[in-house]
Amino acid sequence: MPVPAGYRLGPWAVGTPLGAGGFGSVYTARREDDGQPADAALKFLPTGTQTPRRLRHLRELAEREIDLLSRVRAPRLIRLHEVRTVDDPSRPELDGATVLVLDRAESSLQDLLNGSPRPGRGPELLVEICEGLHQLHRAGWLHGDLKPANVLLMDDGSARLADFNLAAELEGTHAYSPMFSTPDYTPPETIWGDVAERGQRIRPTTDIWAFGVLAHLVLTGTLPLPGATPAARRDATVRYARGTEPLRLSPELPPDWRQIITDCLAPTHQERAPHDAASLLPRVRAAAEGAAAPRAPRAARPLRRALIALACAGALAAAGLGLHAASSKHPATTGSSPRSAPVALVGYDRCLKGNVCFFTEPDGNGRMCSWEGDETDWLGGASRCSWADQQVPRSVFNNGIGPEAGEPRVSLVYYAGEKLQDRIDCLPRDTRQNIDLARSPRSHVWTEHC
Ligand SMILES: Nc1ncnc2c1ncn2[C@@H]1O[C@H](COP(=O)(O)OP(=O)(O)OP(=O)(O)O)[C@@H](O)[C@H]1O
Repeated sequence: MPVPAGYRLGPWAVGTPLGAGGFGSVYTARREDDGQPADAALKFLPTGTQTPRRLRHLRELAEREIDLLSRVRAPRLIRLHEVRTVDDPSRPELDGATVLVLDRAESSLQDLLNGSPRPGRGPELLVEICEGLHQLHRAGWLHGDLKPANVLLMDDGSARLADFNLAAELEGTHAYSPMFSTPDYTPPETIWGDVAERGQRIRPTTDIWAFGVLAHLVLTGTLPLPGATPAARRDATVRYARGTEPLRLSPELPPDWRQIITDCLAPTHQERAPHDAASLLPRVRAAAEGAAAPRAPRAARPLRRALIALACAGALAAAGLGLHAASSKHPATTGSSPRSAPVALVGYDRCLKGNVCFFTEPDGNGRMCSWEGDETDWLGGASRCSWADQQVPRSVFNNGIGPEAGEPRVSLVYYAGEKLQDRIDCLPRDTRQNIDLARSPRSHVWTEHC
């Protein structure tokens, strides 16, 4: 969103660009009225210039950030001073934009990593980031998009968390975040997450996973799950979540940091849950000081892995099968401090490679149930569809893999009754279509030909 230098917004005169992300553009600004001169950063969110559908999304993202920053003030969170709306019909590209007037930072952790993959102050910064996370979680909010570009460095070098477009307020154990995520920082259960009508369900452990990825990157210059591309890294996450590949953290990590990162990257929410920001903070502080870290809280008794694998990774698994195998040698991402932007997980795109997905709304919208394998009882079988007894699917996507990945069964037959009774239809591979059914299917099977 280009804003010309010198552009006036109330008392603020826009200066030079500071950065841009998936949603907003940020500029330096100086207060030029009779009051005290001051510097700030103006974050422009284009809430006036998009199609109605995009507008609704952008407004929601802007409201999340404003809501959080107006209600939660904490030392390790960037501070919001005021919110303005551009009222300037002579500049249609800017008219209607929402502008957040924020404390101005010097740079971001991403900038620091770009210059030096392992910043000397890494451990100290991780303490401050963990403090920020603790302050946020204690206030009842989740960040939802923790990554180096969203950690700002102030002029005294200290870190503050920023960019709360995907932040969400906890409601009990969950919060609802828009359907965006930054793949390298997304835990397995969120990639494969339960999508409710109000968005993606996330929990504090979502941020804890992201903190583990970020800590590994800051301390070693590499991402913890190897792969040269985001797709290969997602493949590695899938194999790790399935339990078919161990977590191979960089051998450079000192033991206390290794344990902290291992706990943050526990493959399931249940195993990660004991390691909340409050319990991590003293351990991170001790590790940063080089002292023996306090003992980790006892891990939740691992739930039966097979069940978790089904719920969490079973459907994820196929994502990997269609993707090229990642090298298992660790430093595949050396030198990369990739600038990752959130990717919208919407519509049919939510259906992972290798799965068949049914949706409660047309065009791949609404709630989704997906399977990698056959299921002879959607309501009572090993991998159930939680909504099939109340809702009828309105669209379907056969995103199966094929012979090139060793799978001859590429078409999907689905049935009105359990145990493959009353055939409804057969879908060739790569078919995505709206469907009009009187009641929900109850079973399906993969087959070689329709
Ligand atoms: N208060 C600030 N002071 C200085 N620079 C900032 C400030 N806020 C943001 N920036 C810079 O602008 C970039 C984009 O800002 P931000 O991440 O808030 O935008 P976004 O569109 O929401 O990004 P994303 O794609 O990560 O969601 C940041 O990575 C940072 O470099």
